Amino acid sequence: MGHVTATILDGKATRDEIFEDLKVRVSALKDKGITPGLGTVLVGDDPGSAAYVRGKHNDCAKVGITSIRRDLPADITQEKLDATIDELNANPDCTGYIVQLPVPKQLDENAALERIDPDKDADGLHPVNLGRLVLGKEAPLPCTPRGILHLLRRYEVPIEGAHVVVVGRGVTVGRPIGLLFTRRSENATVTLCHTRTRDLGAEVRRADIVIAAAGVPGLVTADMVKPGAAVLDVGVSRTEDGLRGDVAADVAEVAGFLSPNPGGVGPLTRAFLLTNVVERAERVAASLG
Ligand SMILES: Nc1nc2c(c(=O)[nH]1)N[C@@H](CN(C=O)c1ccc(C(=O)N[C@@H](CCC(=O)O)C(=O)O)cc1)CN2
Repeated sequence: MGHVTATILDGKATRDEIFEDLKVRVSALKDKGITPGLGTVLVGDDPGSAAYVRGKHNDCAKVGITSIRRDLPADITQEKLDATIDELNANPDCTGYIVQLPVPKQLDENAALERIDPDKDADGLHPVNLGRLVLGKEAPLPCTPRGILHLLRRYEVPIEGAHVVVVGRGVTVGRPIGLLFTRRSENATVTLCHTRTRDLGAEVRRADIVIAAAGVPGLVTADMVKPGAAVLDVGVSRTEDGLRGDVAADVAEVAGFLSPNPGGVGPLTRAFLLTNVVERAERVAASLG
């Protein structure tokens, strides 16, 4: 690789700062008799999903949040998945929970997300919460988009008036991130691109901030990046050569800021999942007076 110009956006260091804050807040909740609990529903044995869920529970142990795991076989029926969701909706120890995505093909992912009690939706992906976000009302924010914004602010990357190009239209990143960037508190302008965008290079070249979340290894190359732009590599693909992000290595020679992958946005996805759980526990504590 040639000369690296980019400032590296360090997701692990930023995550550690968030964890320090969460430890204090969880301790204060426990003093009030409330222990936050994170639930996860994992269907099947995909090694990537299993690793993410394991990581989430390791994080819980670090900050003092109770772990509630529901691991289900890959061939489960929708009825069985629904029953697990209903159980977590009713479980008083579970402050918030997630259904790890993707779920096996025989299951209806959207139906599962819709069945989650919106108050316990730790991912911020329930249609009610996404709708609240559209309306500018208070809602748990989707974890990866929240992590992206936090990382940009932490490194003082200008967002106000920036042109943001998002590559990828998935439910966890591409679709919701535009809602956050275009809020009146951010005032960015967003272009949402995807695998059928006619001239991806031309779109990305106009960006001050690039969010690469298509899950296509090396999709964003140096020739597509405006010198000095911030490039956040969010896509993950498991290839024969190991984990690959969406951003080619030579982008570091052109970009002004670069979030690596691994070690960039991923750790913040996990940190904001716990933050969403702690915030719900704090709302419950406040309602109890
Ligand atoms: N219900 C959800 N499912 C999925 C989400 C989500 O936000 N909610 N996002 C992704 C997976 N994901 C969280 O679940 C996730 C992805 C990556 C990381 C992470 O920390 N990555 C590390 C590298 C880890 C590794 O070596 O494998 C990094 O980037 O440094 C955390 C969470 C899809 N599903």
